[in-house]
Amino acid sequence: MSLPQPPPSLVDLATAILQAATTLQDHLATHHLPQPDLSPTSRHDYLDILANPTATSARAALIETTRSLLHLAQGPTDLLRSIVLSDRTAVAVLRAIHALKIAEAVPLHTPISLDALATSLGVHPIPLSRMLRFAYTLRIFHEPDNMPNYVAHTALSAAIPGFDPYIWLTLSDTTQVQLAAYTFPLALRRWPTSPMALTDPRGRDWWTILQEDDPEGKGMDRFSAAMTTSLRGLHGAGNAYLLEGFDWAGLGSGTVVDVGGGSGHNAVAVAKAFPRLRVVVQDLPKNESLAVSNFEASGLMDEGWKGCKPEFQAQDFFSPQPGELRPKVYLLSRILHDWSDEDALRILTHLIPAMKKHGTRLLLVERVLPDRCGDIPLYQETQLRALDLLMYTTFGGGCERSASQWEQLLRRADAGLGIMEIRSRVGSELSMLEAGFCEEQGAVLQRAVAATSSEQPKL
Ligand SMILES: C[S@@+](CC[C@H](N)C(=O)[O-])C[C@H]1O[C@@H](n2cnc3c(N)ncnc32)[C@H](O)[C@@H]1O
Repeated sequence: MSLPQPPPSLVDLATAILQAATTLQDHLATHHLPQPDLSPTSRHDYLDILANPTATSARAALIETTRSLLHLAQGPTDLLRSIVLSDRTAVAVLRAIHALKIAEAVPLHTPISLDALATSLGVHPIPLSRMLRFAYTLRIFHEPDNMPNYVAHTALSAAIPGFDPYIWLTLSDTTQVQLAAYTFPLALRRWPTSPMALTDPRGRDWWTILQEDDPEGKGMDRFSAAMTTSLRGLHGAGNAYLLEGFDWAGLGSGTVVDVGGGSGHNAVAVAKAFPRLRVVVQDLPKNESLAVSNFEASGLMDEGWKGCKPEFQAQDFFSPQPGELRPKVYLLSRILHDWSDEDALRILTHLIPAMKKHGTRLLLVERVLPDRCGDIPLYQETQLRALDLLMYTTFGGGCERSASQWEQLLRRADAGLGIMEIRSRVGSELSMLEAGFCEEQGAVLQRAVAATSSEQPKL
């Protein structure tokens, strides 16, 4: 019988940190990849190690163990103080830096005086200086040596403009995401699925608020840009995770319907890589111009393009699907997580007739929550759970789901519908869930799901 292990000590954790840091640093050196530093031209991400499981795991261990060490070194009281004081202030200051476009106003390579910066922004220099002094403690900008009252970029501040659309989505007034998060206590008492009405006196859903409240009427375009930014941060430019995660070539010249395809970035990637496929983006009419301009910008509408041209079809996914499409695949990328189980079932209901008739596969690009605590590093789970709560507070009751919850949702949509495979790339937050009406393969996956799940499903 094995004895319970004592919890890791400070030195155990520091030793593990050293090991993980050495593995990661050696990998970067061996592959002639840049080492991280705090300068504005330093790496902004680790996308260049995604393909290497050893380096990716070492980085995950480094982050996880460092968090554990910090936890022990700070102790509960200091940690709570950080959360309510400095972490909260950090969000407020980042929001102000974003709203005032401070990162764009500071030259990338040359320090700027505080006075010149304040003048260019049209703000008062003294509170600006106080706010930046707080930001410096987070390594967002810094005061260069021997240059008092000058501001210069760091790696973190230099990364802000590239991340702008996602900061807008999560922190701006228009989107109400921040506001919604503060409704938790009341929401938990009153709303099992959707507290959105708490923040909006007119009871509008988030998509309506997004479009109606944007001062320039470009909420949807901004949202689509935020989606692209968040994906790029996870996977880099291009949609390799999507192209490699499914046998698109096996569909021959069939039709792929990208349900809620938004700006069409997934459709463009698939159509370019597999020119024989007919790719149809379905979304609300307000997305048409954005999707079509992306089709045009990608060159797929040019005379010289010999493959199929992608198409846009205005289609509400809560309405029956047009019968003439006869799709081989319904692609739903980051759609169902926006919706409660009941709404997700309504969406699925409209796909099932064609799936039964034409053997259409359902391809979900979604996050898969761990069924058990500890299945993935806690820092990764923190991100996923934050998104899950964002779905609850913002998207009218949406939620991230675990593998067993996905399986149950599909079974509720139709007893014969099941997940056939879940493919995840190392280091990726998103998985590809392939589903269909194939009993035999469905049974295979049910076993796989059962093997990783001990949690009671919520349905
Ligand atoms: C989270 S985005 C995902 C976009 C895209 N599939 C992706 O992965 O980037 C959700 C999409 O659902 C669309 N949508 C929302 N309600 C819809 C409805 N009732 N019918 C069709 N599309 C809808 C939105 O316009 C948006 O493009």
